[in-house]
Amino acid sequence: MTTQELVAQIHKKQSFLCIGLDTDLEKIPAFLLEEEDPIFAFNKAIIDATHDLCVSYKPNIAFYEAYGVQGWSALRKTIKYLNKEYPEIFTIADAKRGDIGNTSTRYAKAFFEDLNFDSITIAPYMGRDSVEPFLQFKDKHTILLALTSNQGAFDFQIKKVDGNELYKEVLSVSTTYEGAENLMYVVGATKAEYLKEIREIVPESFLLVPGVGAQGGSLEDVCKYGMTKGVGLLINSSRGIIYASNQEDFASAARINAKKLQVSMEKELERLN
Ligand SMILES: O=c1ccn([C@@H]2O[C@H](COP(=O)(O)O)[C@@H](O)[C@H]2O)c(=O)[nH]1
Repeated sequence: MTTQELVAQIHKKQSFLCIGLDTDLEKIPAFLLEEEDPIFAFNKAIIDATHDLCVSYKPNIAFYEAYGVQGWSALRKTIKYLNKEYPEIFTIADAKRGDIGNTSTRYAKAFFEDLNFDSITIAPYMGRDSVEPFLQFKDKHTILLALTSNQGAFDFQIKKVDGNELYKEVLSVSTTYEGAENLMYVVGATKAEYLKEIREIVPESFLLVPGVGAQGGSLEDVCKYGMTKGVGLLINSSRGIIYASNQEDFASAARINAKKLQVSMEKELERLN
């Protein structure tokens, strides 16, 4: 999917919501455990109930790998279902990969070609040759961890290197990578106050912003400092939506929470007019 197609979907749906599919067998409704594939059954119900309120889904790969072959099979079914039934949806593999070049190429093939995700999250720590293999795929997007939502972000990411915070180095150096037009960045909603400076380095880039909902980040603050004329934001909520209820009404409860975020996003988008 091209960035232009993503932006068109955002305006059409009046939403820049990304729903995280962090599907945990210990949290989904107990009655679903009787299904042949409970993970896929849960994902399908959530997707069918919310697809018109969001522009993106983000399965976090850890939640699938944790269940071995069965988990990977559920992931494959989920992405195939999204691509077939809702091809307008921007899909994100939250995999946080990155390795020496030839290994990164294999990761890129796994997620972009075999699974056909539109994008993948990548850790920048190993540098240029670990990221550039992902950037060579046409209309696929590489979402580099810049300033993450967790407390541990303060261990390294804001430390100064050559007088500049490490996350700023990640942002500015990565813009020189071959294929940099395919880059997006992760910035945590809990770090909204950093967005003004981030926008000085990457004024137009799309940011994937997790941390609204369960982690307490503010949608309004993120929009105030991070929104661009081209929107430039995908705001993720996982637990706050998918675990709104663990009863029979889990999908409609998820819809209610997704709708609340979509309505707030519609208001934010009005400011662009
Ligand atoms: O900085 C980051 C990067 C990734 N994540 C991931 O996003 C979701 C957030 O889930 P919530 O339930 O909405 O808190 C989850 O998959 C994280 O691994 C992040 O939170 N922060």
